[in-house]
Amino acid sequence: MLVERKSEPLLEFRQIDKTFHSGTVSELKLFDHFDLSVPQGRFVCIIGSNGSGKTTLLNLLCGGETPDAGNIFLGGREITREPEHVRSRRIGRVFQDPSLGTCPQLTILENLSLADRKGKRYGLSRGVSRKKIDEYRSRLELLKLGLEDQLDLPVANLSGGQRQALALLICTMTPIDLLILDEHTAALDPSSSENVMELTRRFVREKRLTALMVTHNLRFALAYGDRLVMMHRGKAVLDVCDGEKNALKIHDLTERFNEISVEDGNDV
Ligand SMILES: Nc1ncnc2c1ncn2[C@@H]1O[C@H](COP(=O)(O)OP(=O)(O)OP(=O)(O)O)[C@@H](O)[C@H]1O
Repeated sequence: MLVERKSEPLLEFRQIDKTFHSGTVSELKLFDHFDLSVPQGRFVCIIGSNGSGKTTLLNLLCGGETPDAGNIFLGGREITREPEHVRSRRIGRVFQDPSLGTCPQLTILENLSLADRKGKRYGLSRGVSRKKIDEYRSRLELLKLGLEDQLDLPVANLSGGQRQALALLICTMTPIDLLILDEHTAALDPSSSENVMELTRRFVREKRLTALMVTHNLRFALAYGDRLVMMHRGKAVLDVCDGEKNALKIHDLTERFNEISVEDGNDV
């Protein structure tokens, strides 16, 4: 197990068990006493073959799935059985599908205003003040996509890349403890992917966020973040950070994938 520098983790999976289709012929024991600890401020990239448990890990964290045993802590507080909508106040998630994370029928302004009110009580006055509009414009300017001049445009009219950039902005608008990037560039073309990844890096750095990014893009996994975890069959089979991560090449990762595949009895 990797020894981290700081002692107090922001996020901790402790002894997690998760079995699907329990007691049937298709029973799958995915996590068996799984541990993962992430200190504050880390940007962790998670890679792994299909079915290795990456999405389930995120779902356990966000509340879409509940572990059979074990505990999940965020910022020192146990969240294992906390409802999804409560966790969403502290956890921002950008999904693979650009149509999730924003409301397509609403305008850019309405989406921003809704996000701004996350976790707050709605008052009688729902109008957006001039001051707020100016604030949203300057936030949108950060994206460098010209969206600051299109506040009244329905989000459905934006490209996938523009929507992912907006989703990223929306996720990080209110204070969060953790940012989850769930293959958030997978549906984008190469140039939009690069833009969204650069934005991601900037937001994580400037807001000093702790982030978990699941990706199948090995180049992004090496170029971004300061820790890399490779999953296989519900286990972290590689867990490196800082210098050790920086020294890795794509070839090292593909070789590790091949070794795993051979261990599993599959020819590559
Ligand atoms: N709700 C569920 N019910 C039954 N089985 C599930 C459920 N969710 C996930 N699984 C199974 O758990 C295993 C891990 O799935 P998961 O989606 O976490 O993998 P992944 O690493 O995210 O894969 P991919 O890279 O394809 O997205 C798979 O075999 C999947 O079929």
